[in-house]
Amino acid sequence: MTTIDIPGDSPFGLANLPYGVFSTPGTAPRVGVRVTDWVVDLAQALGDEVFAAPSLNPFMAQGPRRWAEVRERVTELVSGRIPDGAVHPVGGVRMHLPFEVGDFVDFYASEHHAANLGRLFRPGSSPLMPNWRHLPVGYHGRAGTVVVSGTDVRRPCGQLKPPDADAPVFGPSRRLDIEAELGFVVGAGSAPGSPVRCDDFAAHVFGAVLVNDWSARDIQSWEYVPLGPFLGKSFATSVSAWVVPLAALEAARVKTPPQDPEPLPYLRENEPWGLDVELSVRWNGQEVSRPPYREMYWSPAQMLAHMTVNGAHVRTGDLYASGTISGPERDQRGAFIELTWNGREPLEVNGTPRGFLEDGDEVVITATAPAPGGGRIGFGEVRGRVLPALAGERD
Ligand SMILES: O=C(O)/C=C/C(=O)CC(=O)CC(=O)O
Ligand SMILES: [Ca+2]
Ligand SMILES: [Mg+2]
Repeated sequence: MTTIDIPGDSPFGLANLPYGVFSTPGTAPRVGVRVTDWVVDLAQALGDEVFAAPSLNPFMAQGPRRWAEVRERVTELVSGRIPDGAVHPVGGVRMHLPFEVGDFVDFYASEHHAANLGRLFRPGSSPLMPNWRHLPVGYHGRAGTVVVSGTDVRRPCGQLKPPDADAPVFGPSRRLDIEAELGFVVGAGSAPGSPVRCDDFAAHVFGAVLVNDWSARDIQSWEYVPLGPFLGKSFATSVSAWVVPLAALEAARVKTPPQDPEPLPYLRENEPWGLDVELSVRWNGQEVSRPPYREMYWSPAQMLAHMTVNGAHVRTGDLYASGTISGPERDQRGAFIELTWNGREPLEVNGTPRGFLEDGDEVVITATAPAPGGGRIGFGEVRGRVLPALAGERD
């Protein structure tokens, strides 16, 4: 039997207990919970087959009562004596995509980001579209290209049209960017045809992950009219390996900034679901931004209500992301296109002026949130390195 020493100020202490899918050399992926710098094998420690699955989906499908029950059992388990062999150092395991991604939706819920992108993509027109304060704007992304933190991302190729050129050319993106976001993972699905109310958010959403929605701005700016993002964003979306349960975010709940005009009734929430999560973006090791989630105009409960208001149901494993998180300050912007104003105002990264991502660059996004009774919980990280475009496609 083993005991884990859990300091009160650990970002992975009893207030957090995030779930992930891990394997050790020669064994199959299974569900674990992270406690300080250890991973506890839940299939082995709790003797429950649902945790022997290579994804969180079977457990998430069991619903909120069961999530609460397991959280209590896990709290008892990791506070006491744990069977040897069920405890692995976090540095000695391989992490896998924690859930099988159903549908993937990406929102656009930061007013500061939406206004900045409006200025950059549509100079001369109003920064926000007329619908923006009335509904959480979003689009359906590509679930199959969601990858776990640590997966390399290949520079995409596609049609690029410089603003002054008459016709597009084909080649590797020269404006490869990141988007720092939070993602919400649906655990319990909803019934076809019946919208989810804002106040039922916690009955459906299991937890949150960090998201890097890699974006090729030159592909995007040429292709997006009028149907929205397509190949400029579908090549890869990275998520963190640990899913922070919604129950661990209780102390992070805040009201969203004031919403004016007042949203339609189906978008009104009685319980606040804004979240005081602080992100950090590192580019080749240097922190370049600290995006504040509490500045997001629309809450994740409003996003879920909007996404289902037409009767479209959600299913276990569906992922919806907040959209890029940008605050009002320059060093709070969650994408390089904003931080460098489309490359025109380069950032000093380790002494070199940089606009967009170069081959070999690595981006790491981390985040913390307040824990009940003080201290902070951690989200772990979402990390990715840029690989060069495929040789045959290079110009
Ligand atoms: O304003 C546009 O045309 C495009 C905006 C984006 O690229 C943002 C997007 O994908 C959603 C988000 O992450 O906020
Ligand atoms: Ca995005
Ligand atoms: Mg993407």
